[in-house]
Amino acid sequence: MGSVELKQLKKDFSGVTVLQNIDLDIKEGEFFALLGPSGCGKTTTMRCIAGFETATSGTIEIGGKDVAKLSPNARNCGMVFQSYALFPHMNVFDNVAYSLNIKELKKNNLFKKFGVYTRMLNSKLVKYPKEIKEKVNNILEYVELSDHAYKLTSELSGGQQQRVALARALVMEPEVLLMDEPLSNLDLKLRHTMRNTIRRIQQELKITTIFVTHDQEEAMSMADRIAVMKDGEILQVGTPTDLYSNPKTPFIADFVGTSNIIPGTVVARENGLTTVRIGEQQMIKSATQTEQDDVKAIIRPENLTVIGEENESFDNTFEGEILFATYLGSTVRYDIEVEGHKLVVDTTYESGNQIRQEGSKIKLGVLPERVLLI
Ligand SMILES: Nc1ncnc2c1ncn2[C@@H]1O[C@H](COP(=O)(O)OP(=O)(O)OP(=O)(O)O)[C@@H](O)[C@H]1O
Repeated sequence: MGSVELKQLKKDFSGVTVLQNIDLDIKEGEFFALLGPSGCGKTTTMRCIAGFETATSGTIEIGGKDVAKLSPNARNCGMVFQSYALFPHMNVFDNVAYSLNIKELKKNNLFKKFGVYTRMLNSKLVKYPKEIKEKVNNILEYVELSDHAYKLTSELSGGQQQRVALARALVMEPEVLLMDEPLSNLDLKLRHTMRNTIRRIQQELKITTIFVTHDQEEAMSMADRIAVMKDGEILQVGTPTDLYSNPKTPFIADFVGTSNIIPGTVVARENGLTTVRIGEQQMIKSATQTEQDDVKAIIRPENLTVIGEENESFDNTFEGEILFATYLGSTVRYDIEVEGHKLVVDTTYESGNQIRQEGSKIKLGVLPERVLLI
């Protein structure tokens, strides 16, 4: 139960293909992120899984069961959106109890008899069944909102409202939790706190979670695995460390973290090293073996080392000029020009260190193992 499998999923809108050949195998209990730029098809993928869109072709299985013909309600997916979509005139408890109530009324065929509205809209007037009360209180504890249960949702902060939305999805005990950019409306600090909250709850409940985001840092810090999407296709699936250290394309190298991407031509292959010409004078050696001649050398900013007088033991050295120096607290980022290429270098900053001047010369080194050729 709880796994999600997409096979050759395709979606057209009025003849325009927005998803093509999507294959995904999301394991039970996994925290899986769909990451990609705006318009690449993340939300459409999610909506196909939830049943709000019908796929043009391909299959979707949840818990090993083909769900193509099932309505969204029958798919047992909980959804959390960027806009919290709460009922502002109801308190937190009532918002979270809402769907449980409907389910119970339907089950007992009480809709007509009592009317939905009197029964479920105000916990001050209504006596909830014990089971519903317990479930709601339990989930409010998980999201740390027990103390706010009887506040109107309009009286809550953004982060608290998003936790109500999360509680409302989780209280239904869904097989799969689908979250579409749930943190986008929060300020930076709150977003960081909410990342941890969501990850903690996901781990405790072990609920299969699919999380849509265009923010690579968010995906990297929360997900077990990430699918990087572009133009309706999946380019690569992997753990955060896989994607960071072995991006398959320059797009991924650039989208997942920051990369220096330097085009060049292979001029020699010897002793396990590939030599690439990247400028008139400048060569770079890489430990990547490749048969291609036109390549892109990918170097992460933290893998470039500033070389002082005493340290000359790099296979690769470059001399350049500092264009900008940006002090970022624990690091200093230098933008450097080397033979017409703009490189970014991250160096750790310890208090008392001198920050190098813009316009000054700098010497850099990088190990061949840290130069990836794509
Ligand atoms: N109902 C629709 N009718 C027509 N085109 C649509 C519809 N829904 C989405 N699209 C198109 O499908 C493409 C993918 O949209 P989708 O919302 O899935 O992207 P996304 O990656 O989630 O983007 P964002 O991060 O901006 O939300 C876009 O080009 C969009 O314009």
